[in-house]
Parts: sequence; structure tokens; C-alpha cells
Amino acid sequence: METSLSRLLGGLSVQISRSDGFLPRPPIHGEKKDTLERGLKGVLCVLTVNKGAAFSPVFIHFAQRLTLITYTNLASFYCCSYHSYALFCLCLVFPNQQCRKNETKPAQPMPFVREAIKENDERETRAPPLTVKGTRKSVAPPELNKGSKRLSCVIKPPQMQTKKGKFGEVIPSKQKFYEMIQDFRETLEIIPLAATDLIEPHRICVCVRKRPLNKQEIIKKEIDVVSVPGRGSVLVHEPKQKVDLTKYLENQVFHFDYSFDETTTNDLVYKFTAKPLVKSIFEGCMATCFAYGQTGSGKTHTMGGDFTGKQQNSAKGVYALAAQDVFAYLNHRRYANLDLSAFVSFFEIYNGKVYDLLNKKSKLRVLEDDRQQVQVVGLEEVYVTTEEDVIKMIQTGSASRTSGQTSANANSSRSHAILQIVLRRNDRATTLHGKFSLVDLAGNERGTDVSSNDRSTLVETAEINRSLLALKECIRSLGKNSDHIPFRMSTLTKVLRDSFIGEKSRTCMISMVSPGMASCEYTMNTLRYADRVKELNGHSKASEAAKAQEPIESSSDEESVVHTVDYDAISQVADLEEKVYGELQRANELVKAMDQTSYNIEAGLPDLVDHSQKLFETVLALQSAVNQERMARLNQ
Ligand SMILES: Nc1ncnc2c1ncn2[C@@H]1O[C@H](COP(=O)(O)OP(=O)(O)OP(=O)(O)O)[C@@H](O)[C@H]1O
Repeated sequence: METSLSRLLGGLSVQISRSDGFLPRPPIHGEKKDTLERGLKGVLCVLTVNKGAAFSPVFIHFAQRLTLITYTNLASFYCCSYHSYALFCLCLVFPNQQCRKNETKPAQPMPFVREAIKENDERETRAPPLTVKGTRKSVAPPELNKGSKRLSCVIKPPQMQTKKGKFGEVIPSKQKFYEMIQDFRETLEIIPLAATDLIEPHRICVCVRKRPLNKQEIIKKEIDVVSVPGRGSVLVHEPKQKVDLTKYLENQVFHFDYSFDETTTNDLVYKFTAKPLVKSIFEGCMATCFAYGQTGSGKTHTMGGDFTGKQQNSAKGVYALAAQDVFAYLNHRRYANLDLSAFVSFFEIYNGKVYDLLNKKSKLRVLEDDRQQVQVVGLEEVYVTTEEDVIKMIQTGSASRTSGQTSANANSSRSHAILQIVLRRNDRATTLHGKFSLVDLAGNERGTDVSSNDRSTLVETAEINRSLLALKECIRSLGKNSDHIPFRMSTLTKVLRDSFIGEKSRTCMISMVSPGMASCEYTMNTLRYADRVKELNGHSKASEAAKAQEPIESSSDEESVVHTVDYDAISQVADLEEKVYGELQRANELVKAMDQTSYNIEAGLPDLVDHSQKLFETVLALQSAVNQERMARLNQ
């Protein structure tokens, strides 16, 4: 059991989870009403967790004193705050050695209650934070915190708290929230990531990057609702309002492998995310680094480089930084004897179709052979020898990605862009040695946009939704070491198939979030998605066992969107449209053959009949799929 839930935070909704990522949902199901009726202050969740054993949360009420009823090898217990029912959050951690099997713990005095931040500012009891052997930093013994990835943010002791910040330029309706957030922030101990911090090896690494408020947001007097205390933690201060119009914050906390605040440079992000993957491809791995997030959250800034005005500085993006290291490693004595060469391709996937960004955006086909090897037929793979070569290609490709569109940003957010750096041996067959795919994903907010009646928007939405869901499932399957990887679910996962299979797969997802209050919902969606990707990371068996005992629950928000529209019907149309297109291209070839003076109609006839039949059948199937899709949309 994770023992690092050792911090105290007022007003937090605490996610209860085991160290292997298992997350019971909802954590205090069924207890809320009871608690409310009895007029009690909250509920205490006692976790009787024995690593690998069944997870059985036992809930007991408490008022003034805490009484543990039963526990088995108790590692930690803490209380969840649900702002409507309880106004505090309590998190206590006991060292393992204090707890013995089937032992009943004597009643503990409730040492403090810290209030949630409310608009009317009535302060409830606030006693000093719980201390362990005189230290105020954590209620957990230091050895229990060591190496933890789930460290939460720390409440500063009162003497360390700074004075409440001055209210800045914020519009009046947001002022109260701004103040509450500022109040909350003052209680956080910020531990930013440093370049000297240890880089832990991960097979799947999930992290979050917050961008600063941009000029437009500052002009609109937008408030920043995301805090990054460090050590992988991210907090979203969700502004809420009760029926009596009282404003309050719902503070949601997430934990990832790394969290990068708004001051973090691309260099530092790269160092902790993609850099370890570059090394892995020299060791024969298939690595993938994804930039995920809503439009405008900083995906392109991170991958393609930051902007100075309208000019993108490609040398400062993860693409170029990775290329730089590839060339450094190629010349490194450790890898020089492998006799490798680097090749680059750059393509985008829009509406499930692949376009070559290095070859005038020509449309490419994705084929799977008998051995389930997926090929992007005709994709230009350019031999590169310097970082400058790659930067030029990034610039050419990026320009191609957006050219001819009225809104470059809007367009880019609808397609996935993939830069691949491939290492091949300098043998006759130019054998593949390792591959690094760097992916700037389509904006995830598109996946939730189901309000449109415009078919092309729906198709776009369906495709983005489908590919992002497929991606999540493939990474989760990789984390579970599952035999079945659902890569056929989307073109994106098809072309990245070899990144999801085998021991040699490495994945990193950088989830970008916008800080503004207006983006709060999208930010939450992004963080939930990232959380799901990470959930089973590296602890397949135990998590699966626990999962089997978990009641079947409704899917998370971002998944439920899928059911709003019949995406299958839409996808079916897209697939058949693609097939008809292919058949027509074949027809073109037949026409060309017939143009030849040497053409023999008698010999060619069976082929013509066969092809015409296929084309006819595919067109009929397309017609029927279009009708089905229409019906599905009408029945929504
Ligand atoms: N970490 C950051 N620091 C400073 N500016 C940033 C940062 N991240 C993003 N920006 C700025 O925010 C704006 C939007 O970023 P960007 O274009 O990278 O978003 P995006 O997620 O790729 O959007 P889209 O999905 O529409 O392509 C850009 O002007 C970019 O320079």
C-alpha cells in the first residue's frame, strides 16, 4: 500500500488508490447520505490493505474522536472530503510496524480539522497540523515517503505561510475564486523539478505540463486555476457555486511521474521525458512520445518548438532536441560499432487518413501484411546526417501541415502529426534497429464536441475520439502486458503498432494543460485521461485481480462521450469511403491499361468483371452505411 498519503490539505477530494494504481470508485459510495443525516462532519475511510490482498474499504463515522474498528496490516488511513458533506480532509499515515494483524487500535484523538475554503470565510476549528517526532513537514515517517510518486502537496506550517497575496487584475465575478485559490496556494509547499533531479526509468511515463496564461487570457483577466506543487502533483481548483450562490472550490489532486509548471523550459521537459527514450532506441526499442491536450495547451510548443512572434524556433522543441541526441549517440563510442544510420519521416493523420508531410501532403495507404506488420505505403523516409537536416524537415512538414487552411491552429488541432526517427543498420537489408515516434496529437477537446450537425465535423470528432480512446487502450494493454493490443481500433494506433508490443516498447505521454478557468473542464478531462493511461502502469497482475473485484461502473467522462453519437456508424462510413476510393484508384489503373495499344480485351475481361463487381458491392455497402449513420444521428 502506498504510504505517502501523508499530507494534509483542506478541502481536497482525495483519490484513494493503492500503490499499484488500483482506484476504487466511488471512494465513499453509499455513505454520504447517512453521514449527512446524522449531521456528522464526515466519513473516515479505513483501508485494510495488505499488498496483493483484496481491497476492502471500511467506512466509519467519526465526530470528535477517531476510532479504528478493524484493520489488517494497516498502512495508512485518511479521510475524504466531499465539500457538500464534509468540510475537511484528513489524511493520516501510520508506519507499518505500528500495526499488527487483527489488532484493534485504541481511539485516537482527532488532532485537528482544517476547513475547506469557503466564500463566507467562517473559519471552523483549525488546530495545528499533525506532527511526527516534531517534524511538521509530513505526518508520515520519512522512510515511507522515500521514492514515492504519489506525494501530495504539503501544507506549510503557519509560521511559514506568507501573507495573503494582493488581489490583482481580475474581473469581479472571478475575484472571490481568485482569492480562494490564492489562499489555498499559500498553504502549498512548492518543490519544483530541478535539472539535477533523478530521472527514473519508466516503460510508460505519464507527466503533465502547465503552460502560462497567454496574452489574450491576461487581457481577458482570466484566472489561473491550476497549481503545480511539484513531485508529480497537479491541482485543479475547480470553481463551483452552490444553489444559495455561495462560491467554493473543489480542489482536485492528481499525481503523475512528473509535473512541470508554467516556468519549465522545453529543455527540462525534454530531459525528463523524451531524452531517455532516445537512448532506448539505440538499444533496439520502439519508443513513442505523445503530446496530448486541448487545443492551445502547448502541444506544438513542446514538440515543435516555442514561438517568437509568429516564428517557430524549431531548434527548441522536443523533435529537434531528440534529433540532436540521436546524432550525438550515433557518434558515441558505445553505439558507433552498431553501424547505424538515421532516417526521418513526417506525416499526419486526419480523419483516419495518412498524409505525407514531406511529400506535398500526398495521401498514403496503411496496409497490414500476413505477419501483422503495418506499412505506410510510399511514406518518404529521408536519410539524415545532421540536426539541421531534421530541423529543415520539421519546418517543411509543419508548413505543409497547415498550408491552405484559414486557421492554422484550428487545423493542426484536428490532425495527429507524427515525426519518426528510424535507426537502420547499414547492412544490405537496412534492417530496422530502433524507432522513435514523436506525436503531436489532435486537440482532445474535439473529441467532446458532439453538438455539431455538420457531418464533416462529426466525422472529425468521431475519428479523434476513436483514435484517442484506442491510444489509451493500447498503452493500458502495454502496461498490463496484455496479449491483445487493440491497435486496429484506429489508424493512429495501427501505424504505431510496433510501439505497443513487446518488452522493447517505451512510451511517454506529456499531457498539456491550459491554466485558465475557462479551460477548467478540458483540463480535468486531460488529467483524467492521463490518469487512466497511468493507472495500471507496471503492476498488471495485482491491479487486474483488484479490478476483477471492483463493481462494474460507468465509464469515465471522456469515454461516455463516445456513446452520445453512434461513432461506429460514422466510422463505418469512413472505412467504406476509403475502400471505394481504393477501388476507384484501381479502376484508374485499368483505364490506363486499356489505353495501351497492346491491351487484350479477351485476357483483361475477367479482371474487369471482377473489379466492377467489387466496386459495385462496396458502393452499395457505403450507401447502406450512410443510411445507417443518418438513422443513428436522427435517433440521438
Ligand atoms: N510552456 C509554454 N510557455 C510559453 N508559451 C506557451 C507554452 N505552451 C504554449 N505556449 C503558447 O501558447 C500558444 C498555443 O500553443 P500551441 O500552439 O503549442 O498549442 P497546441 O496545443 O499545439 O494547439 P493546437 O492543438 O491548436 O495545435 C502558442 O502561442 C504557444 O507559444
